Amino acid sequence: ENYVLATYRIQSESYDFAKKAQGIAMGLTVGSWTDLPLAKQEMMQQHLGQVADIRELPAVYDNLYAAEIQIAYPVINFSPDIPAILTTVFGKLSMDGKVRLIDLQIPDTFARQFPGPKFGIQGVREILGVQDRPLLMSIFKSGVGMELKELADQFYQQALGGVDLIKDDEIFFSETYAPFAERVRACRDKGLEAAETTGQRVLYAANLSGPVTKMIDKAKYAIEAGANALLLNVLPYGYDILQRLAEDPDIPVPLVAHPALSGALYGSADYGIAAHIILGTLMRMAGADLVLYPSPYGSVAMERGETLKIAGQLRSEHAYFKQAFAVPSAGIHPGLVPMLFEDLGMDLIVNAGGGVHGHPMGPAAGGQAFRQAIAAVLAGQSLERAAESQEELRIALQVWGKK
Ligand SMILES: CCCC(=O)/C(O)=C/OP(=O)(O)O
Ligand SMILES: [Mg+2]
Repeated sequence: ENYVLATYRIQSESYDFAKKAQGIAMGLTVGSWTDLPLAKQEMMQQHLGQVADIRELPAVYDNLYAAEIQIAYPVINFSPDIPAILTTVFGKLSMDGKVRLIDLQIPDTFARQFPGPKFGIQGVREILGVQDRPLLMSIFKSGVGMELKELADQFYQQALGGVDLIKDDEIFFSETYAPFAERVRACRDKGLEAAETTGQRVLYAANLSGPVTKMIDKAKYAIEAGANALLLNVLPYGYDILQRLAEDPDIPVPLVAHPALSGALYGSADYGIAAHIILGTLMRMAGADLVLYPSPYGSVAMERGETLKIAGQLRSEHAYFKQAFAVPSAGIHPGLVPMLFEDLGMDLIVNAGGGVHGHPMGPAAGGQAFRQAIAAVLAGQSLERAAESQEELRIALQVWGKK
């Protein structure tokens, strides 16, 4: 209970993994041990890393050996923030050859110092008043360089399609044509206007950009302008600002975490950090309410088993943390809804940009096609059968097919 457990897969020309493990346990905690005076050793014992387990693996090839090594790091070595954890368990070690962090277990006694999702699945559902179906989110497309009026019109068209949330694209930074607060205000108004037709609330996750030192104030300023959700590129800005936004009682809106840059960390089998840690464990702990990640079926596909581990980390029962929404994304179209639902069930958020805006009848029809697909799956009806009487879905299946 008093240790963070980190498991690494290490490949080395040296067969002596016991020595390697001991070196990590000591080197990333108290540094050296034998030359400490006895009195000092007794005091330092509580800070000393321990080798928890070593499991040798089949050699990768002649004289390249492999093993899984688990190290226990005393939580008293950390301040209650993710930079401290990452720097300790995979700071210097990340530069030490073929080492990959494949699992990270945070004890509840330490986890309780982190915010976790402020709203979580149930809280977001309560804001939207939607309990009986998966949610639908759409993404602004080609918003960069767009004038404010054009953006507001695109928001309105997406909202008319029956989406529950609309997010900025993660690459939307330029505030030249559509300054943050003005964009938030204009989209809020369009959301209310669309609600007169759809009868639905819609959340707008505007992209919260830097500088990091001003993001808390910028978030509060956006909320005064009517922001009811925020999008954050967590890895470029850092888990710590996500945690501070989630902890701040004056930022009472759901936080949507984008996975931008995460592929640089999880992409290699021999290096980096497993995706379920980056996009699951740490995102939930730091306070994301929704976490986007590459779906197994889309355009930047991730191995299905890993996507299910991400969802597992986000939604598992936890002593302190609410569940966060798992949002498989990229290349999502209505034909994928049955498989996404099979993977994630009711607490799925279907999230699409091109799959909405690329609909031949326009983005509103794109949203309707997704709603029709979701309704069909909930009714146990095939998409083809549902498409017989629903034009928007029929055309969507013609364009993108069904996997
Ligand atoms: C995994 C992130 C997905 C994303 O940022 C995005 O913009 C997806 O757009 P579409 O692939 O749905 O057009
Ligand atoms: Mg995007």
